[in-house]
Amino acid sequence: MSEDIVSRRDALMSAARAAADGAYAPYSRFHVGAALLLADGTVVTGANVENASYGLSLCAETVAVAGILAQGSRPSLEAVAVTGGAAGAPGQGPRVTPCGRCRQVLNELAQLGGTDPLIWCDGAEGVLEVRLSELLPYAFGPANLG
Ligand SMILES: O=c1ccn([C@H]2C[C@H](O)[C@@H](CO)O2)c(=O)[nH]1
Repeated sequence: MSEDIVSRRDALMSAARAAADGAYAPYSRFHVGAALLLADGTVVTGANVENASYGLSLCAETVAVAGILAQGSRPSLEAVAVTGGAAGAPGQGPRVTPCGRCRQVLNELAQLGGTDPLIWCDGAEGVLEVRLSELLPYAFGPANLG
């Protein structure tokens, strides 16, 4: 891995860990932070937002993607860092990979911008680096709708 990518990874993961501090997760007590790196260098973060009606909870990645698309921009998504854990201790437990729904939501933005973003997944055993296409092969997305 090049120095450049490693430095971007560390900075993006720091942003994700900071974002996890903003999680509203009184039910699971699992605080998730996501940081999305766009082609122009902009970083957009999100945290999970739970709900008393448990099934309505929003994942961190979804919050971040919604924030981007709701602004009207359709940027190229270069990389995503995801972390999670107990309050104040993100990345110190089992590795956190995006849930299935989040993979699909990230794919929407990725296909719009024509990228296959790197996904950095935080955990006590180290950061896993994968491509979105590895997490969601043969993805269905806007391109399938013609
Ligand atoms: O990719 C994921 C997986 C889970 N969560 C949240 C949902 C819920 O609030 C908590 C426990 O599942 O973690 C995310 O934010 N992103």
